[in-house]
Amino acid sequence: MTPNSDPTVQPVPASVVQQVDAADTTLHDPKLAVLSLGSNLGNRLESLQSAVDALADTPGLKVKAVSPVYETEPWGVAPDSQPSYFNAVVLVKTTLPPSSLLERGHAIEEALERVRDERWGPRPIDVDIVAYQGVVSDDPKLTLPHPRAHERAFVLVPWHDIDPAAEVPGHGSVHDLLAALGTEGVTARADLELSLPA
Ligand SMILES: Nc1ncnc2c1ncn2[C@@H]1O[C@H](COP(=O)(O)OP(=O)(O)OP(=O)(O)O)[C@@H](O)[C@H]1O
Ligand SMILES: Nc1nc2c(c(=O)[nH]1)N=C(CO)CN2
Repeated sequence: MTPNSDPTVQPVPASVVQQVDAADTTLHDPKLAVLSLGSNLGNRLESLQSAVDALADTPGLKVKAVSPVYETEPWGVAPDSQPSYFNAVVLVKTTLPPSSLLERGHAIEEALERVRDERWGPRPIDVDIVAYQGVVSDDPKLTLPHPRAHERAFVLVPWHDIDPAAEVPGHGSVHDLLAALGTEGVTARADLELSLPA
């Protein structure tokens, strides 16, 4: 059949072709994202592992590396007002756009019964998007890189372990940020380990 010989077949508008092509590129061009996991309620190690497993179960996402586990003093709240956290950082390759990755993070938090009430309050699991490739955005719904990641040793220490050459877009290398910030309040829990699902 010659092109357009069937009168019921309408040409696809150029704008639609462009959108489909753009989506297709995303599918073939996974992006590197960095996620921070934190827990200071309940079984903290189990919660972190459940979050890693749920991420690994996400279509369009592959977990590339999981950091060691750190026990960390609660940041941003009065000393001794909350239990200590377990923190870890996960590197993923994903075809999900940033907004879908955030939604997935929220779904994981909800599945692990996180109640959102107090700012920086205790939680069984917190999933933050630390960075998404080199994307910079000041959208309050999803600020990239995470607006406080560069000042949080509990993020930078485990991130540096799994990607020593990492950069926080707009803030410099994780290595230099850590050298300036120090690692006080961040203690390796070498007795604990998160497994990277096969
Ligand atoms: N990079 C990001 N990662 C996760 N959430 C973000 C990010 N940027 C903006 N947000 C928004 O922040 C809102 C509050 O997030 P959340 O409850 O995890 O904050 P928090 O963990 O208490 O504090 P913090 O953001 O300082 O870690 C989310 O609903 C989300 O829309
Ligand atoms: N040590 C530590 N402190 C925090 C953490 C966290 O994951 N670890 N998360 C917070 C809100 O995201 C606030 N304070």
